[in-house]
Amino acid sequence: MTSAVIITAAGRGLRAGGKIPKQWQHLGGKPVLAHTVAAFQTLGFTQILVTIHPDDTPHAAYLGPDVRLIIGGDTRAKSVKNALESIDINHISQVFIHDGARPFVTAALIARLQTALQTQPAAAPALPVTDALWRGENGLVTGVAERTNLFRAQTPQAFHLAAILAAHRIHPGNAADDVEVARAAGLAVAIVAGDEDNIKITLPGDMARAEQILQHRKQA
Ligand SMILES: Nc1ccn([C@@H]2O[C@H](COP(=O)(O)OP(=O)(O)OP(=O)(O)O)[C@@H](O)[C@H]2O)c(=O)n1
Ligand SMILES: C[C@](O)(CO)[C@H](O)COP(=O)(O)O
Repeated sequence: MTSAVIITAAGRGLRAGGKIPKQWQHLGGKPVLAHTVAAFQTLGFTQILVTIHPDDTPHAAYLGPDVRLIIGGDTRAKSVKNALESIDINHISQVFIHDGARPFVTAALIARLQTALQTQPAAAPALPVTDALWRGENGLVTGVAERTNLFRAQTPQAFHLAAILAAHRIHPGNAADDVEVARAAGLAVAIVAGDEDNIKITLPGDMARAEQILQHRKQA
């Protein structure tokens, strides 16, 4: 079975801030996105598509010649759809869709997803919510929320290519992720165990956390 990976990197990283979007900021001497791409190359992926913003093409040299650059859209869902439409469905049967801003994907996580895809059309990693959940307003706790059956979603999210392509083609618009698109089309999505280190750089402090994870991995 041949797999492709779509790495989404066309966002502007507004919450993380900085002079350039977070995926191009340096982590351990090279851009975050270069780590993400290298991780999939190390795992044996040869069909790698990266969605980028038109303003970011000068940065793309960091990614090397073996990735296909796809111009993204103004939402994550549009970026993913642009990439899906460019995959040759006659040669690829599975697709992994991953945030460029998550540089620490592991072989074990990919293996869990591949196992789940043997019996389901879609699979995605998540971590159960273990902390108590509160509602709050104006700095005060105003209530509690039930944590049972709640999960923190991660990527890569993995799909049978024909199924997720069809789901994107009929989806009305914005979606937080591809699991939302898949479920809107009626696809069953298996949950596999996520990884605490598989963080998404989202807020300014996340880059420091990523540097710590990188150092820890180098020492392991
Ligand atoms: N139009 C978009 C928006 C997002 N992404 C990518 O999807 C991933 C997850 O999105 P998020 O963390 O929300 O990134 P941004 O949209 O860049 O962040 P922000 O909302 O803070 O601006 C990122 O790697 C981002 O580059 C994309 O390819 N195309
Ligand atoms: C795709 C995603 O990373 C799954 O956790 C997430 O939905 C990205 O968007 P967010 O706006 O940071 O939730």
